[in-house]
Amino acid sequence: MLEIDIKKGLRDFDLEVKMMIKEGEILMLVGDNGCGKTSLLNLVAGLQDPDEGRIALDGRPLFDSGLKIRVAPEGRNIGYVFQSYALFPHMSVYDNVAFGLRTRRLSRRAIESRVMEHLKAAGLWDIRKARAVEVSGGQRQRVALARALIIEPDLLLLDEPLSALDVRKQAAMRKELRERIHACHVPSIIVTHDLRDVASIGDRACLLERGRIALTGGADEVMGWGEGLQDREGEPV
Ligand SMILES: Nc1ncnc2c1ncn2[C@@H]1O[C@H](COP(=O)(O)OP(=O)(O)OP(=O)(O)O)[C@@H](O)[C@H]1O
Repeated sequence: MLEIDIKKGLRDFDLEVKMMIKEGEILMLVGDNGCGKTSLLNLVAGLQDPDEGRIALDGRPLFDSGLKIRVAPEGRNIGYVFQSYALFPHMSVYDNVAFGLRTRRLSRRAIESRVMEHLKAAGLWDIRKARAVEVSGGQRQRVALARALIIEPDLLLLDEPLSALDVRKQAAMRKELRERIHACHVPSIIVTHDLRDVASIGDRACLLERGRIALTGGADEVMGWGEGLQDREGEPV
């Protein structure tokens, strides 16, 4: 269970969020450009700190301003798929996926066997020697997901994981993404701008507006949220 109860001053408004995400639950986070979605993921990951509040995973505080606890990002065991994936472009697919394990105390053999298992599960084995910069958008997305999953994370954060894919690939990946994330059985937050992602991947959804949760409900209820889901340019989030 992930518990978030934090406040963070951003440039134009305060991010003030209180939410809980159960083990195995996929929460879809939607909202206008600049409403604070990526900032929230970064706070949970420990890449930024809240001004005050508490973030706890399975009862263990990752951040607690009252108790002055702050677990460093490396100590949080979080799988994070960054917006645009942030792969190491000149490293091979294999080395990108292995990266998260190399900082852990595992034998070379254990690393090799775990990387092989994840590359095969993600359909990346045949392109393991290609550099990340040389592979397609869909393959990059799989590399990013494999890199996040290989550490056996306690929590998953995915920032617009399908946005770099063309529409046909997105449709194919939604089901796979949901299945692979559910198999981890950890709390997950997925940021998206696409309502089709919400209904087909998520269990629950939250609409963030200028740093606050404006609506929350089942992923299948989002289409009924109507007006709240139009951004200032009139594009659906
Ligand atoms: N470290 C920071 N300190 C202060 N303000 C910040 C910081 N990081 C981001 N912001 C501001 O917070 C606001 C929210 O940005 P954020 O990237 O979290 O939004 P977003 O909802 O992810 O947007 P998008 O959908 O465009 O990716 C922006 O106005 C941004 O300028």
